[in-house]
Amino acid sequence: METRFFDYKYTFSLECGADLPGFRLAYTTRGVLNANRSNVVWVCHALTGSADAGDWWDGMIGPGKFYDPAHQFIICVNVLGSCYGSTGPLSVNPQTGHPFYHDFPLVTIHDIVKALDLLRLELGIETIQTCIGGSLGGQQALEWAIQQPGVIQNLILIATNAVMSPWGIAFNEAQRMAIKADPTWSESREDAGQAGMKAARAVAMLSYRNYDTYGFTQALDNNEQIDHYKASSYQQYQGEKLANRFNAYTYWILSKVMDSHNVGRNRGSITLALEQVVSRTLSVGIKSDILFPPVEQKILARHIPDARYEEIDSLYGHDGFLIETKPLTQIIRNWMDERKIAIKTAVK
Ligand SMILES: CC(=O)SCCNC(=O)CCNC(=O)[C@H](O)C(C)(C)COP(=O)(O)OP(=O)(O)OC[C@H]1O[C@@H](n2cnc3c(N)ncnc32)[C@H](O)[C@@H]1OP(=O)(O)O
Ligand SMILES: N[C@@H](CCO)C(=O)O
Repeated sequence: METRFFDYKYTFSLECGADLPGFRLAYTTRGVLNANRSNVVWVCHALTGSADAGDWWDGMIGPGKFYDPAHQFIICVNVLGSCYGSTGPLSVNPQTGHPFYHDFPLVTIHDIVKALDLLRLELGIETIQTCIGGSLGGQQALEWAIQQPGVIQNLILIATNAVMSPWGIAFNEAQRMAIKADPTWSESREDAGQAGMKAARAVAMLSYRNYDTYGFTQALDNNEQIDHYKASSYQQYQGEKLANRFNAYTYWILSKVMDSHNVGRNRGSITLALEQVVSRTLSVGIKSDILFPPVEQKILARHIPDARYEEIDSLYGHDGFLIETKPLTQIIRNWMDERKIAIKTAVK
């Protein structure tokens, strides 16, 4: 695995009307690009993911896995606004010499994809054999297929949607309220709002999982218990775990990115936008997902021409897209077999 950087040195105009004076994207590649550059698998990460897809999706990517660097050129890019090497709120604003912090502009999925596409052009990749992503990653993959028709041959959208739902936006707002309630959030320092972000992550977990997940994994210790529940320490732990690798500014920005996702914006309607997709598309829902419920992936399959809908079950709700890699692999394999999609490989 190699980590590389793409530095775009020109003014980058954002949908919100603000400009970024250039940007950096961190990305990883695994495997070798074949001579005609036809073996590209582009993986788009979710809210708190990094460019190291082989790390957070090790059931899907790696030697002997469905996406195998021995055959494919697997690329994943840390999105604009994130904190794993790409330009984000902790980066220094070249115009002020200080970190952006609260002044980082509002970016959108549209902007993130525009940046991804600049990197694609820089790498001389004309077509992407497969673009795959779940949640915020699926939002990017879908937007890309609409923005650049013909670039993505096979599009795999998991636990994602065409427009962020009011329910999803409400969850994100509740999380931002937790950050805002942290008195340190108003300060200009790297760890501002960290306690608030821990609470935000605990709120988010309720949407990434569900009643059954907690019932199964965090059951009461005994009937005599009146405090110190496993479910409570789990919530605390998940907040701490995120705080050790993330910051509140990035959390804020990326939750806003998710809120503003709407492929119908400036395209007439959501249906018209989906009808423009020419990639062969597989849309996968997770039965127990309460944040991006299957109805949203069914809409994708209904309006994207010749798309296929498949469903998996999971104890883990929305997070199932990161965890249920075996059934996911099987669904993708079956779809590819059925559609006679050959896996392009690197020439040895
Ligand atoms: C550099 C980087 O890290 S890059 C970014 C990597 N992360 C991503 O890309 C985001 C995507 N990944 C995720 O969101 C998550 O990792 C998932 C969804 C894949 C898995 O979530 P997890 O938190 O690992 O799983 P789960 O909900 O089962 O929780 C297990 C953890 O909770 C702990 N735990 C479980 N029950 C309790 C409890 N009652 N009290 C306290 N801790 C508990 C476990 O010990 C375990 O700890 P560990 O993660 O330190 O091993
Ligand atoms: N667990 C995922 C959920 C968002 O889809 C993440 O942290 O990115």
